[in-house]
Amino acid sequence: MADSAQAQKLVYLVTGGCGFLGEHVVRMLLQQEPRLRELRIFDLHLGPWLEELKTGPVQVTAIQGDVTQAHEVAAAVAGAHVVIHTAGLVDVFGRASPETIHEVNVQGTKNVIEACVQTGTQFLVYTSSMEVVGPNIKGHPFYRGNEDTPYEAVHRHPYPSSKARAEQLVLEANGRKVRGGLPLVTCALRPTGIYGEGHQIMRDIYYQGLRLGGRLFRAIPASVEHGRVYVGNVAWMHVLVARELQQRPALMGGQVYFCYDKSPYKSYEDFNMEFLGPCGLRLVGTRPLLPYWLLMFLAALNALLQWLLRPLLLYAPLLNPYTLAMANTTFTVSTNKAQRHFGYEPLFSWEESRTRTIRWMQAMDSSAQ
Ligand SMILES: NC(=O)C1=CN([C@@H]2O[C@H](COP(=O)(O)OP(=O)(O)OC[C@H]3O[C@@H](n4cnc5c(N)ncnc54)[C@H](O)[C@@H]3O)[C@@H](O)[C@H]2O)C=CC1
Ligand SMILES: C[C@@H](CO)CCC[C@@H](C)[C@H]1CC[C@H]2[C@@H]3[C@H](O)CC4=CC(=O)CC[C@]4(C)[C@H]3CC[C@]12C
Repeated sequence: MADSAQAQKLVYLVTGGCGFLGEHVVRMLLQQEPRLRELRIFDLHLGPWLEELKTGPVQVTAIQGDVTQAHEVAAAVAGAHVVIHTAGLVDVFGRASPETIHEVNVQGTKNVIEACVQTGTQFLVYTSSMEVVGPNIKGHPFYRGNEDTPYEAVHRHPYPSSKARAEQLVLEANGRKVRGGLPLVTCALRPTGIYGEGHQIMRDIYYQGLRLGGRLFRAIPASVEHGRVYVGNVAWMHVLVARELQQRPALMGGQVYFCYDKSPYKSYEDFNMEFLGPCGLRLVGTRPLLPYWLLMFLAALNALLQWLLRPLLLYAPLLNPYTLAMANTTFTVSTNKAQRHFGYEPLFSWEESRTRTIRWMQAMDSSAQ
């Protein structure tokens, strides 16, 4: 008893802990981090599910706050040993303005870094994105690349630009002296497209398919590979990297790691069908039903409509020139850097990741009926 009380001494803070990924990180920490004494969950919107966590042995502290407010971030960070910064505005559909995306993703990250420095928190893990690398605006393929693969990373869209700038700030902060004189140790994880329980876009595509009579129409050639990674494995990587950063600061500080697992390389649509198929949806066509120029035209039309309708309503469909380019450009990762640096192995096999995601979708389906 005395041993376990002694071992439970660390305070972790997860920003964005009520988001899709954040919730999995929170639950994974509670399951897999025995040294945890207190877990702080900081989010703009707190979920009701947090209540059930408060009855366990770890003190769970829910903090409603905004990363763009430096004083709120500093108050939440004070006394934490480790910060996992997943909060972010994930918007490639034009819902938020570029200024708001920058404010949350870049200024919010600056506030987290400064809070660590001012309050003496030594370890910071940042959830970056594959998008800091690409696909770039020229549509160059990134085929099974790793962290060292040369690639012309050029961004124009506010989301990848903001993630790239925030990642750069986090990596540059590695080695800064925090209050008390110790060096800040930082690193960044770059998930590819995350899937799994709670994935809003998968939910949207599923309901779109239901509205179309159980069918989806192929728009992207099956040969275009899009990197995907299971949310449970991304969460596990966060837990492991946070733990090992404390043991191997010289090796891991200032490093970036792609998030990967054994999910198969497929096109965005074919991959989704791994889950949508067992839920009764069908992907029509072995080739795209519309020529690419027509899809481009429709995507541009959506962008125009969004702009025209903005004073009246928010029109933000899945298809726009940016999302079309994303889905239509090969971007896949093949690396073992996380395994070499901190012993990462996926916690969930592909079969288990698939089963869990299907089970979640089927439960969603029956609760909708
Ligand atoms: N979903 C994906 O496929 C990928 C996501 N990522 C990154 O992972 C992180 C988490 O993304 P998701 O879980 O998918 O998104 P999400 O939207 O489900 O979660 C983000 C969380 O951040 C919170 N948040 C937003 N603005 C905030 C603010 N001003 N102050 C405090 N909290 C705020 C939201 O309330 C939400 O709970 C993000 O940083 C994102 O850029 C990276 C690669 C892929
Ligand atoms: C053209 C449509 C025909 O079916 C399909 C449109 C799909 C898009 C909505 C998605 C294709 C690729 C996705 C992005 C990708 O997985 C990488 C991402 C990383 C992030 O950090 C955030 C999410 C996202 C931008 C993801 C968003 C949805 C797509 C653009």
